[in-house]
Amino acid sequence: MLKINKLHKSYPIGDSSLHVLKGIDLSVESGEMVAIMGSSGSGKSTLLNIIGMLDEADEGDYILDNVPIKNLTEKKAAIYRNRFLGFIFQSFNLINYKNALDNVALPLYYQGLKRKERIEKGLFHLEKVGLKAWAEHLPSELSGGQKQRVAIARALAADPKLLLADEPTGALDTTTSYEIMAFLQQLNDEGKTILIVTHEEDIADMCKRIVRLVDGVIMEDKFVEQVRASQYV
Ligand SMILES: Nc1ncnc2c1ncn2[C@@H]1O[C@H](COP(=O)(O)OP(=O)(O)OP(=O)(O)O)[C@@H](O)[C@H]1O
Repeated sequence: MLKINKLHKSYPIGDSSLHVLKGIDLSVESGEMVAIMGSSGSGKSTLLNIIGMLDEADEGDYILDNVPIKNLTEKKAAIYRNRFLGFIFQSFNLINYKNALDNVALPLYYQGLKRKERIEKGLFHLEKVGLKAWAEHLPSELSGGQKQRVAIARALAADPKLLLADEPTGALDTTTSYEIMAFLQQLNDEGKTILIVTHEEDIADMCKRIVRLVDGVIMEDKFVEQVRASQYV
């Protein structure tokens, strides 16, 4: 699914620079569910943003679905990102003035689907996250867990091969976090490849593999026995 080789990333800070990723090697196979852990500032989001083609590495190779990313033009990269990747964020990133259905259907607009198809697909994915009855509600009328479910439905709408989640449970209480993790595990059981950045050990234990970053270097990369979130909800 993806292969990263000797990846480096620095940010300019005044006259000097901050070396954030220091030679990352990482391979992820189709069907995996991987937690990326590490303390604040260790480079987790930077790595996820590069994997998500939202940012570029300074050095190293990144191959996604057999395509070397650094050779893509900006236009091709955008098309590839929309077709291949789904994103879930800690703060949901829903559009506040659009209802749940329109939020979910929006990525389909950029894929060129007609309104009827967008609505059908949007409702299908809202049903998948258990929120079809909430289609016409605005984000402000939904709980945190419901907002994250809408965000997951939106991420799934374009049928991405890889789902990238940056602290998806960071803004949720424990029970709601486990509900969201149970849902992500179900998606993974159905074959979706998922990468989750998290601070929380209990959330990482619900993945199949844990990659631990320390100061921009992978210090640990292990497969674990996956704790099923459904037993807590
Ligand atoms: N655009 C940027 N410009 C300058 N420095 C940045 C930028 N983005 C991140 N950094 C710095 O790079 C380092 C790594 O940031 P990153 O967000 O990847 O860490 P993280 O492990 O995800 O942390 P957290 O858990 O707090 O989100 C931090 O010191 C951060 O301040």
